Amino acid sequence: EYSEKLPTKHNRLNKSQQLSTVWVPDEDAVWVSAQLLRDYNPEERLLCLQLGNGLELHYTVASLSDLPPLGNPDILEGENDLTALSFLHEPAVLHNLRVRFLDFNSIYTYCGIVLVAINPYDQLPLYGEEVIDAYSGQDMADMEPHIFSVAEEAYRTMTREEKNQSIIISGESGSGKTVSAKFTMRYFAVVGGAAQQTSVEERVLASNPIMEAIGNAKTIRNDNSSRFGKYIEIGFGRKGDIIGANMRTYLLEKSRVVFQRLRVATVIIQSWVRRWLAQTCFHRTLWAIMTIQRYIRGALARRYGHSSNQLC
Ligand SMILES: Nc1ncnc2c1ncn2[C@@H]1O[C@H](COP(=O)(O)OP(=O)(O)OP(=O)(O)O)[C@@H](O)[C@H]1O
Repeated sequence: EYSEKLPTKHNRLNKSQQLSTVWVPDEDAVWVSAQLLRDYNPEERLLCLQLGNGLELHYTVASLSDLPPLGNPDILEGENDLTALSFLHEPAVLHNLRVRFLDFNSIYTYCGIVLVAINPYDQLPLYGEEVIDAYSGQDMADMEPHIFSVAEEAYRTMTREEKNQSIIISGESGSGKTVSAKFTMRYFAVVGGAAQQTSVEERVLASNPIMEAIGNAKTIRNDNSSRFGKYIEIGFGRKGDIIGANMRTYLLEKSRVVFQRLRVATVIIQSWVRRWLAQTCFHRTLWAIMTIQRYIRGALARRYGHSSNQLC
């Protein structure tokens, strides 16, 4: 539906009439492209547009902020780096990612040094050893966007400058963060390893299923959703081989905790018991002994008919 609404290469206007394209909000498609039928005149404040389906749209522009975002030239369609676009705004970003995903079968796009990834929910032939070999030693700018190019950049900078590097993977639940982190670790294991993976590298990769068995759960958004954020530190030796790794948990968001109330209640009770035992143990014991004494006295008095004081 959306494709039909997109203007087919200036089919409605002849070459001499070609003007800029703009993006207008649409209830179904979020944004649709439209062509300016004539230049916008700030004095008239009237915008005349033609949508891809031939419909003409004329509306009065109340203020400059009402003007729709401008479309990018066709030549920039499907650019592999969003920063190369002439106009960078929401519709431009969404359109470019869409074109790359549908027309170029590419799930990755750069935005400067940031890599934008779209979850394909499909097994793509993008992560084999031959792809790792192709990215190994290459400059990020010379290669098509890929999670391996980010990993390679970090690896090369670390080995060249001998400085720690960080890769931050963020996104909404189910967007593919855990999978991206695993591909990154696999990349390091292959480029940093010898001909075959050493046991340390194997163990680092093998820790993933164990961590997921403990820390993941099924949610409505993701069958294998991480219940906490992970800070994974990978140690490299002088030769660039993996020598160890450790993982710290963080970001225990409220939304990711399943039994929050139960947990809070347990923690409160535990702290009460601990306080009771640690701080007031002596007084409580004394109080318990005196109470027991009082009961015994009462029982004896009832049995033998003496006052409790006499018995005492
Ligand atoms: N690059 C990819 N190729 C193929 N499938 C993918 C890819 N990335 C993600 N997926 C699929 O999407 C699912 C969800 O991905 P993942 O668990 O990495 O999401 P997440 O961002 O870590 O989510 P959460 O924040 O809930 O833990 C995966 O189980 C996998 O099936």
